[in-house]
Amino acid sequence: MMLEVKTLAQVNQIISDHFGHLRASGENVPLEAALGRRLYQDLLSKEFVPNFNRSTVDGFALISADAFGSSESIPAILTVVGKSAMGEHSQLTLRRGECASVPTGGELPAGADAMVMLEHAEDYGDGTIGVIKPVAPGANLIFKGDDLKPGQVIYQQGKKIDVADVGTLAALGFTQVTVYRAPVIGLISTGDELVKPGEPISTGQIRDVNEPLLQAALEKCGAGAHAFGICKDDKPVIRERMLTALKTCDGLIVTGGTSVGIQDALPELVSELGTLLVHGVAAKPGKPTLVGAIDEKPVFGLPGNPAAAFFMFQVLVKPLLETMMGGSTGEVRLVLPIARAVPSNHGREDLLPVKIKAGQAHPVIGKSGLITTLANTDGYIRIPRDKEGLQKNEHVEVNLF
Ligand SMILES: Nc1nc2c(c(=O)[nH]1)N[C@H]1C(S)=C(S)[C@@H](COP(=O)(O)OP(=O)(O)OC[C@H]3O[C@@H](n4cnc5c(N)ncnc54)[C@H](O)[C@@H]3O)O[C@H]1N2
Ligand code: MOO
Repeated sequence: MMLEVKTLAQVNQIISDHFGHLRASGENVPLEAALGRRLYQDLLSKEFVPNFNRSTVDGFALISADAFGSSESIPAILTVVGKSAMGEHSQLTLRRGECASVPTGGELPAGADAMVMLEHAEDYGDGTIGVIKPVAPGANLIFKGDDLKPGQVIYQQGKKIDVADVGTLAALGFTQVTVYRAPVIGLISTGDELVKPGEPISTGQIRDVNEPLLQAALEKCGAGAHAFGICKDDKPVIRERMLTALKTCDGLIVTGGTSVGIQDALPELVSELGTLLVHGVAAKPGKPTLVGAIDEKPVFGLPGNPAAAFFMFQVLVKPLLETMMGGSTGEVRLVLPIARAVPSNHGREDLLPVKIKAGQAHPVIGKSGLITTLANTDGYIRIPRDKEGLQKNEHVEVNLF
């Protein structure tokens, strides 16, 4: 069987055409568990913020018209009729010629429309003060609802909750929020040579890297992982395991067995159980990757090589998961000069891990089977298939892992 190779852009399009409509359902989570989750719906303010007219300075509340034209030589004399205490609702109502002492954060009494700072008032010690500088209406205060009014959109649907947002939501009285449920992706590692990490290993065997690697990658992008363990290269066994996983999971990633060798049962299995949409991508690493649909759920067959599986996860699986969770790809890109020339002229898009050091992207070149290639890297660059490599100091976009 020959691979019918498609470009990464074509594969992304096929994935989007088939699965782009899938959305996870919503669930309520306590604010403490909301970090990194995406909002299921627009979040609206329930109240006025602030919920009272609040002073931003220590000083006196007054009616600004009373201090019009005041100066050091002709202060405006006002009678102090009371004070506002922090955290208490002011019962005062000012009339012309009156003022009240208000601390920073205290409530402005009714009737007042501005604050004059302590520095611009002289206390005569007889219950009156002299204002030595005029104030504009609204000076030194935040009006009720200046920040937010009830019904106003605070965050839009799909917004990813970051650290500062948790603070904002706490300030607004939210103790729980509705977020997209994390789609759960099943993981199956196939290969007769695989051993669970922690178990004794003989010559010819290798530890299963892909399960923990992809589990971490799924968690990092906010999705859930359900590991179904290692499967021998045995078609009926893999078939059973896939069907079991698809009963409870929203999608499936199977690694290994994607190539065209006698052991590589996955393409046939996907065709039998559903539809094989893609088998072969013009990317290095990642060539034998496959994408299929079983019961309308996305199924990815990623190459056994951990680095290839990881890169294909980044460029194909992650964008779909982001869409399912109501967002767009949150990939953070940095534009940096490349530290040395990189050859690339094999007709496949190159995905190259890089280490960022001293403002430069240092390419880390290794065979796709070597997981240590990825150790200590910060992200990856993409070299288009029609580009003949990169010249030293050429600017590249680094996608952070
Ligand atoms: N005749 C051809 N042979 C190969 C082609 C091809 O186009 N024609 N493509 C090569 C490329 S590129 C890759 S990538 C591999 C992918 O093969 P499979 O997806 O079938 O993967 P395996 O053969 O099962 O494994 C490849 C390699 O990775 C190791 N591996 C597998 N699973 C794991 C795991 N869970 N943890 C750690 N390492 C794993 C496995 O031992 C092999 O060394 O096919 C080429 N061949
Ligand atoms: O493309 Mo394979 O994925 O070279 O390792």
